[in-house]
Amino acid sequence: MKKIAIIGAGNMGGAIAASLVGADFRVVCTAKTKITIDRIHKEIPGVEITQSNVVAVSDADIIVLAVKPYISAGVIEEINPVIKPGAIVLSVVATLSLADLNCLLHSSEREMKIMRVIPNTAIRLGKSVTFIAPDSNVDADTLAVAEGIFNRSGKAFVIEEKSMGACMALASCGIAYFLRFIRAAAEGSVELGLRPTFATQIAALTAEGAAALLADGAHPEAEIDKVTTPGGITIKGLNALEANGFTNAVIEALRASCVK
Ligand SMILES: NC(=O)C1=CN([C@@H]2O[C@H](COP(=O)(O)OP(=O)(O)OC[C@H]3O[C@@H](n4cnc5c(N)ncnc54)[C@H](O)[C@@H]3O)[C@@H](O)[C@H]2O)C=CC1
Ligand SMILES: O=C(O)[C@@H]1CCC=N1
Repeated sequence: MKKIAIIGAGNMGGAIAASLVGADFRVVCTAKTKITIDRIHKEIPGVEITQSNVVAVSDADIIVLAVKPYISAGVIEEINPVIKPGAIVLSVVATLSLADLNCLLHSSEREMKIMRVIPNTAIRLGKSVTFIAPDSNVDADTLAVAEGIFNRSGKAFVIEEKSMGACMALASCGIAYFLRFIRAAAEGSVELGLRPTFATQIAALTAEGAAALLADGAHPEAEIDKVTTPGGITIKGLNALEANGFTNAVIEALRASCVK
């Protein structure tokens, strides 16, 4: 059975570990505090735990690096000597490029299969959109292993690294944008007299319905036309949104979040 070491079993790493319950892997998780370690052990059946990154990575076939960006270089330095030749390294760290990873891992000295993997927080519910950008030496079978892992917690897309900034803005940061829209819609509804919890629930269900209308590949504007009665009330709201810069604000948000 292949051993997968999850270094930093927090929000992302913990969700990845949970998605692997029942899969054909031996899963070993690390975290900084004993409290997190004990919680993982309690909440995720079958997962092994240790506070030692070195112990977790020794003999691991797959290493998932899921610590915060500002400690990632130090953690890589710590685990690098025990990464076995040929291991698959999946980095969830948003800020590290493949070039950074190759440099930090000294990959020229030992064969390694490195991929950047960027999920979003819906991974906790098995509804992540996850992007995988493989390094140039990653073969189809190895890529399929990564796809298999991340298709367990949502939908995985293989992309070129040059698209990662845009994809991460759209789907990882995008979770926050969509939630902010839902909150804004709820606030408007509260002003119109609805209760906050009811308004939030209805806004979320409406967002779900809108997304479902696009499932067959429909164009958003075609579905918008079906709602928008000539001389009716929807067009008044849409025009008010645009008068206040809605489309432009969303485009600017994506530009701001996109790491080049
Ligand atoms: N939050 C998001 O939407 C996304 C986050 N990411 C990336 O995921 C990574 C992890 O983020 P989160 O899961 O949100 O952070 P988190 O803080 O929830 O998890 C990090 C974990 O690392 C552990 N840790 C701290 N120091 C450690 C050490 N020296 N050795 C081993 N473990 C250690 C902590 O105990 C914690 O459990 C980050 O690099 C971030 O860039 C990527 C895509 C989206
Ligand atoms: O805000 C961030 O930097 C991370 C990366 C993508 C989502 N959260």
